[in-house]
Amino acid sequence: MMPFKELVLASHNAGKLKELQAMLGDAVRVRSVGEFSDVEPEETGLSFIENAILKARNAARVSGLPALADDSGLAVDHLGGAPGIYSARYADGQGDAANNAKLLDVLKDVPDAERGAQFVCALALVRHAEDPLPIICEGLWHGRILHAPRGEQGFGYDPLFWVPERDRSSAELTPTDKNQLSHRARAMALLKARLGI
Ligand SMILES: O=c1nc[nH]c2c1ncn2[C@H]1C[C@H](O)[C@@H](COP(=O)(O)OP(=O)(O)OP(=O)(O)O)O1
Ligand SMILES: [Mg+2]
Repeated sequence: MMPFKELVLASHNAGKLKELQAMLGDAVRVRSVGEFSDVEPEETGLSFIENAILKARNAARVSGLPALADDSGLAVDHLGGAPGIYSARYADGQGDAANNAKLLDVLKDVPDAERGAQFVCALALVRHAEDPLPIICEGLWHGRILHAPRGEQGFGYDPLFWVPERDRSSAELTPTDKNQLSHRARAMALLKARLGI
């Protein structure tokens, strides 16, 4: 049973918000933290989990509502898991296009066999800002980094992420398909099971 009627999504990323909303469906009334504050908390954690908790607590504090945060990123095998928790800041805050250009450049001489990568998602749900027992769910999505961008859907690193089970890039998947396969979808399935929704 859903323990509350309303939930704030602790993300300022439009792409993520859309996906999370679609996955939650009408199980709960969803607000976005942007309705309450434009200030993004600094992501000072050393793990996806710590950053997700920190963002969830911040959103619960500014909204007075239970909050769900997503901290996610791309971990590239050849780079020892980088950019990882620093994925959004990979090109020093210049945005998705610059992040993607930097990744392609760093991997330009790396052969296909060594281009394995996974998207990682940690979801954190807190009932209130000081919740001593956040619910944490994780999801991974294995793929490979392309040599050039493909596709227009999605956001972030999607155009560079090859999805072997579909023979397409993540940015070539329909939103419905991505929302059934992705790291975020896997974490959300666990969260829904945990909440009984
Ligand atoms: O499905 C995805 N498809 C493509 N790229 C993705 C995906 N999921 C995460 N990513 C990338 C985007 C960003 O470079 C980083 C997340 O960084 P992250 O700090 O969690 O999110 P964010 O700063 O964009 O928004 P916010 O912190 O307000 O939720 O990983
Ligand atoms: Mg962020």
